[in-house]
This record gives sequence, structure tokens and C-alpha cells, in this order.
Amino acid sequence: MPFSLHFSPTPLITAPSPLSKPFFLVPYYHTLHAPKSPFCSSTEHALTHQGKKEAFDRGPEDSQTLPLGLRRDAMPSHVAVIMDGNRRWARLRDLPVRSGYEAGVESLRKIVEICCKWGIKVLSVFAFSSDNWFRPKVEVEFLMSLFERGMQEDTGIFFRENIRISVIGDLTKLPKALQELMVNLEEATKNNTRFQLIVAVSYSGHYDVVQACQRLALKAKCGLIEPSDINVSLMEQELETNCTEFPHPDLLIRTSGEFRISNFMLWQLAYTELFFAQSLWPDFGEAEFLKALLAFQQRQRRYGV
Ligand SMILES: CC(C)=CCC/C(C)=C/CC/C(C)=C/COP(=O)(O)OP(=O)(O)O
Repeated sequence: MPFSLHFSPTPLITAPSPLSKPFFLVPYYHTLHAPKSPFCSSTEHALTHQGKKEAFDRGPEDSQTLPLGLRRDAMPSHVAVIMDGNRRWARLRDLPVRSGYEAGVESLRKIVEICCKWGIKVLSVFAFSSDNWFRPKVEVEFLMSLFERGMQEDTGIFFRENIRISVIGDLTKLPKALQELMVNLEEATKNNTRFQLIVAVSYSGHYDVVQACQRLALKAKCGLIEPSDINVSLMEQELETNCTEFPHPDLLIRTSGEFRISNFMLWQLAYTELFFAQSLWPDFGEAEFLKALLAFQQRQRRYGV
């Protein structure tokens, strides 16, 4: 099951993740609020609009616990991740490449769960770059099948947990069935407000800037705008990250010890804080994520001022 998100302590869970431990069994946690079950008690209730309002529309202040030292008031709104090192992880274990990607999906699931618990609003992940099309066909096909399964299996979790899914990139290159699944899931979850997962597929920063320029050029050609109207704000309205309230990642994490941006969100990363982790993505878990967030909270962001 590549991308079925299991959140603790949802009663429907059959195989809880380590995070489903009661808060008092997780030693470095401290309680900021009395623990209360954050999720509603029945799927039916969760799926009604009223139930959704009552059960999920909570601000970060309702998250039960934060690890010691992590400040709620300095939490990044938008975290972007370059999930690097899946194939190396598999090779190190003499496993097929696909096992690396599958382990990568599991890692993503855990990080999404943590984002929801700790009150991060948006997570963008670089799941497939424009250049990844040049990888061996069998690998590309496997990744497409992973995306397909991710968009198909147990999508009810996105409604139960009030999660919005957005996909950015040149979707026209994807298999038609996958395009449809993505568009449908985006549409179905577009009013979910607790957390937004942005999946970048067939995406590159160059692609994004070029498609935005093309749209602006078209508007100018149709007489809707003057070329001299074009400014940062108009440009940002055309970038693919116009799907989120927080288009500029506060923090970018890249795993696997590489120190590159690799053509991810080039425009949007202008003032983003960067964090490079040694772990390969499938090994990147709660402890490492916490390290990145603590480092972020130590930074002084001056925006050139
Ligand atoms: C449903 C969903 C959103 C799935 C996401 C799956 C996932 C983890 C994709 C990552 C793909 C990718 C090309 C990573 C780069 O690391 P690499 O694999 O190239 O690793 P390497 O640097 O070791 O070769």
C-alpha cells in the first residue's frame, strides 16, 4: 500500500505508525494542551460537512504535542522537500530500485502525518522532475504506477483528515488515466483546509517560469494586460504555486547529502532557508525532520533588509 496515510489515533487504523503511541510514551514530547482525540470517531461523521467543520477545522494550537524545543510561533508554514536517495537506499540493501521508491513513499507518509500534528500548513514534494523522464523506462513506469496507486487507494483519508492535494507540473506528459485521477483528487479535496500536500510531478523550476511567461504573453497578446503591467505579483499569479496560500517555501530540505536545488521551485525559493540532510530519503524520519525544523527556527530571516 504505497501511500495510504494512517493517522493516529484514528479508530479505523489497523496498523498504527510509531506516532500513534500515546503522547506519554514518547519521551521527548511535552504536553502543551491536555490530550484530546483530534479526529472524529466515525467515518460517516467525518464525511459530513458539519462533521468536518467540528472535527477538523482546528488551528495548529490544537495539535496535542510538540517536541521539546520546537516553537509553535516560529513554525514554517510551507516546507518543501527534495526526496533524494531512494535508489541508493535500495542499492545499499541489495534491493530492487522499486523497493527504494516504496520506502520513499512510506517516509513521505510519516512526514505528512508529522506536518499535520505539528501544525505545518503546506508540504511540497519533488516527486518526479522534468528530467526524470530520461530514466530507464521500467523505472518511469514504476513511478507512474506508484503515483496512480497513491491517488487511488484509501483516498478517504484525505477527507477524514481534511487534507488538500494539489499536483503541479506538466501533467500533459502523464498517462491519461493518471491525469484524470490527479485532477479529480485535486478537485475533490480543494476545500480541505487543515493541510495541503503539493506533489510536483513532471515539474521543474524552468518549466514553471516558462509556462508562467507564456500565459502572461498570451494575456498581453489578447490585450488583457500591457507588457509593462508585468511585475512580481502578476508573475506569481501564473506560477503553478498559485494553488496555495503560501507559495514561497519557508524551508527547503534536501536529503542524501547532495547540496543542490536541482531545478526545483527556482522562483519560489528566492528567500527560502535551506537544510541539507545526510540521510537518504527513506531513512528521513521524525528525528531528522525535527533537526531541520529546529535549525530553521534558529535562522534569522532578513529578506535582504
Ligand atoms: C505518491 C507519491 C507522491 C510518491 C512519491 C514517491 C517518491 C519517493 C518519489 C521520489 C522520486 C525521485 C525521482 C527521487 C529522487 O531520488 P532517487 O530515487 O533518484 O535516488 P538516488 O539519488 O539514490 O538515485
